[in-house]
Order: sequence, then C-alpha cells, then structure tokens
Amino acid sequence: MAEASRIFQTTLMPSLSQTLSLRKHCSHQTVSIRRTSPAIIRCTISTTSSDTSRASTAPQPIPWGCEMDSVENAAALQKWLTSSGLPPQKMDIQTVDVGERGLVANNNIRKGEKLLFVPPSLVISANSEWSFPEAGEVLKRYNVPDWPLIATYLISEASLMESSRWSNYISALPRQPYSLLYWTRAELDRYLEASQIRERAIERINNVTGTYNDLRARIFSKHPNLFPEEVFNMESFKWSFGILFSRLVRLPSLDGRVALVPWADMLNHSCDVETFLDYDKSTKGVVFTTDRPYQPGEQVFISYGRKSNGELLLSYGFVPTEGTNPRDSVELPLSIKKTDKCYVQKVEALKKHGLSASQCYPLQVTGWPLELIAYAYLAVSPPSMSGKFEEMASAASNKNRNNKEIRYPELEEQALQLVLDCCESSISKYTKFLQASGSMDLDITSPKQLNRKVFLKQLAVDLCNSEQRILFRAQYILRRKLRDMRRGELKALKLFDGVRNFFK
Ligand SMILES: C[S@@+](CC[C@H](N)C(=O)[O-])C[C@H]1O[C@@H](n2cnc3c(N)ncnc32)[C@H](O)[C@@H]1O
Repeated sequence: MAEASRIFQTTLMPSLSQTLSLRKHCSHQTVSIRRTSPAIIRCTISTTSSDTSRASTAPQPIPWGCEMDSVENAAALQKWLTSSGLPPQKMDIQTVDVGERGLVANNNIRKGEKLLFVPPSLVISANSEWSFPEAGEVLKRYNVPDWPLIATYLISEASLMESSRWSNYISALPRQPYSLLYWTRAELDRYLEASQIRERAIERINNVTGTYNDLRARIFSKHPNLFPEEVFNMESFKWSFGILFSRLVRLPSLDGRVALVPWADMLNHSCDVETFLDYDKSTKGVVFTTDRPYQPGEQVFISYGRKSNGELLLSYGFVPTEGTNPRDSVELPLSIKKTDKCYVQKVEALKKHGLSASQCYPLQVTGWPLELIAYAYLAVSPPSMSGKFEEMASAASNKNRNNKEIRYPELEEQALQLVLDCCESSISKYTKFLQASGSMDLDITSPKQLNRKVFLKQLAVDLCNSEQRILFRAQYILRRKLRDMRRGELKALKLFDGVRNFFK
C-alpha cells in the first residue's frame, strides 16, 4: 500500500460517463442531490466536527460504507466487479482469522502465479471521471495534489449513494477504517505515551485537518454548490483519508502513481510475504505474483510494504503478533543537551544537514543505523573537536546517501553510553505504561465504548511490548560492548602498570 507522505500525479485511465447536474443545497442535516432526471437522493450526514480533545467522544459514523466484518457487502462487491469486467478469480472474499475479511483461495494457486488482473476501468485514480464533472474540474484548476483529490472524489461519489458508479465498492468499505486517525487526542496520550508513533499520529491528524481546512478556505467556500459543507466536512475527510491510508496502492510500474484498487484492497498483510501489488503492462491490469503456493481454503496475503509495527498501527490499525515482523523497529530519540558548551555550534551543524537538536533513529533487533552513532558522537564530543562537528552532522543525516562509517575511538565509549542511556530511559517509559495498563481505568460509559477502549488498549499493549523488546535487545548488546570495551581498557591499564613497575 502507498506511503502516505508521497504525493503523486496519476494518469491511470478509468472512465465513466455519468452526467449528473450540479449538487443542490439541502436542509440542515440532509443532503439532497438532484440529477437531470427528477430523482432526488437524500442521505443523512453528520455535521458534528470531531473534538479530539475529549476522551469520551466516540467518533461520528459516516452514513456510507459498512461494518468492517460485513461479508454481505463484500459479496455484492464481488458480484458487481465480475459483471463490470473483473476476470474469473482464484479467490473469494470470506470471513478470515487475520484481518476480519480477506481473500481466500478457491483453487490451487502455484508459487510465481500472477493473480487479480484488475483492469484500469475498475481502478480509482486522480484521473477518474467525476459523477459531478464540474467538481473535478474545479479541483484540477486549483492543482490539488492526488491524495486530497482522490479523498474529495471518494466523498463526492459516496454522497451519491446508489447513483455513483462506485456504489458497490463504497458500500463494502469500512465505515470506520482502523487507523490512528480515529483515535482521539486523549486516547493517543493515554495509550501511546511511551511510543514515538504517538507523535507521528498527531502530525498525521494535523496534516489531514490542515489539508481539509485549506481546501475549504481556498476552494469549497467559493463553490458551495459543488462542495456543500454538509457533505465535505472534517468528519467525511477523516473517513476518506482513513480509507486512503489503509487502502491506497502505489504502482511502481506507473511511476509510483497512486490508486484505489477495488478487490485487490481486500487482501490482508502478512509480514512473511514478499509480494506487492503493481500494474502489469503486458496484461494491462493490477496484479501481484505469489511468492508461495496456496491450497483451497487458505487465506492469500500480500505485503503492505516493509513497515514497522508502529507504522502498521498508524495506517492500518493493527499490530502483527509479537516477533513475527522482521522489519519491526522502534524510534529512539536522541538530543543535544541544552547545557552543552557547544550547543549552538552543534545545532547549526545539524541544521545544515536538515537535522535538529532532537532526532529519532530507528532501532531494529538486528542493529541500528550508522547515522545514529554519528549523531551520538556529535552529542558527546567536547569543544576541542569542534572542527569535526560538520563531518559528524553530515554523517548523522540519512539524506546523505553515500554515508561512510565514521569512527572516533576516543569518543566510542561515551557515544555508546549515551545510546544506552537513551534506550534505558525509553524502556522505563514502556515499563511504566505496561505496568499501569493492567489497572488502567477505562473510563467507560457504555458497552460499545468498553469494546473500543479494550481494543485500543490491547493494540497499544501489543505495540509497546514489541517496541520494548527491540530496546531490550539493544540494551543487551550495548551493555556487552561497553563491558568488553572497559575490560579491554582495564587490561591495557594493568599491562601498562606492569610495565611501569618493571622499570621501577
Ligand atoms: C487493504 S484493507 C484489507 C481488507 C480488509 N480486511 C477489509 O475487510 O476491508 C486493510 C485493512 O485490513 C486489516 N488488516 C490487513 N492485514 C491485517 C493483519 N495482518 N492483521 C490484522 N488486520 C489486518 C486492517 O484493518 C487494515 O486496515
């Protein structure tokens, strides 16, 4: 699935030719959409804006889509896709153990076999035709990038209910995608306090809010007939961005353009699998190639990318079972102390390379990046080494693709000790959360809320356990290295003393 941070211009080519006239305004809670024919479709839209600061506020549901586990809507989707040109499939949508709904083999599938073949006409991209062409034209005139363009497109089509060509697809989408976008600020603070993923979630929520506010100020408010606030509001944008974060696909063969690919987006992720969706120029469809055989009845998986557990929680709302994700990592924060005599010089050197006084680096069970140690060298280096600050800051930046390992034996011990201290400080935050989570008051006022809170807390506990496990591993390695280093120094010292005594 697509990296959220990238914004692509897409030229996939689905086309549809529905001629719907201007969207009409409607009463306070009801949106009326008038076509050229006299039929009027009404749908109730929540106008409640989200209040992320209130812990007990359950997010408002959207009036389209379905419950995450609805196989009825998914079966209707499969039927519609088949009648719309999806070739016969070796998989069916079913209720599954991993991911609630997923694609299950209905035939023997060989390793190395191409599957899916979703044609471009069944793909939603930035070039898809709008049921309200005027709305699409306005957004393109303003050069709205692909992500917000597709998000707006999805809301526009969803609000048309059965009149949209995509109605069967949208009805099978989750009404409330699982992702950290749906956690309130209080839930993030409470459950993810120890993890750096909390910052990423807040940043993402702010980006979505900022994008919506920008679209509203620059475009929607100037074209209220095309973009009525009853439909295009913060709540509907949270939904559409939640759908994009959890389902949008980046297609490397089409220069990394992004698209929603109905049917393909029913595939769940497995950390074991190394196969990705892409556009196949020879068959002119979205496919993936299996990296293992499947027997009838087995769930078929793809990879959503080489992501850590935190990143999977952030975009997709799940945490893989502990120890099963070889790409798992934890962000370790390092910083230059304000009391450092060379604070200003060090921060200036870092700024030159796009870094700041506080930086996070990913730790994996298999080790840590060279950049982290370079940052640690800079953080511990004394004023006498100011001539080396620039070199250290450059090596600490992962923007510098040709990074070579830099070594300062005289700083090695202090640098490793700093990394160890940071690990231990993080470990204690996780320990505090995990110990408290057992007795955490869930602040429940209804059974529905109980399910939600228990669910979120469990996700947070799973994430914290997996991140803490990596930190424990790093702690073990660092302690051993430091011990060996100090033993070596001691030996050298003893040897030196021995030689000195000999000459006495
Ligand atoms: C692209 S959709 C896959 C289809 C989805 N299961 C559905 O029914 O619509 C991505 C969503 O599926 C679920 N999912 C995918 N892989 C999963 C996994 N390994 N474990 C748990 N949930 C998973 C998550 O809810 C995620 O947000």
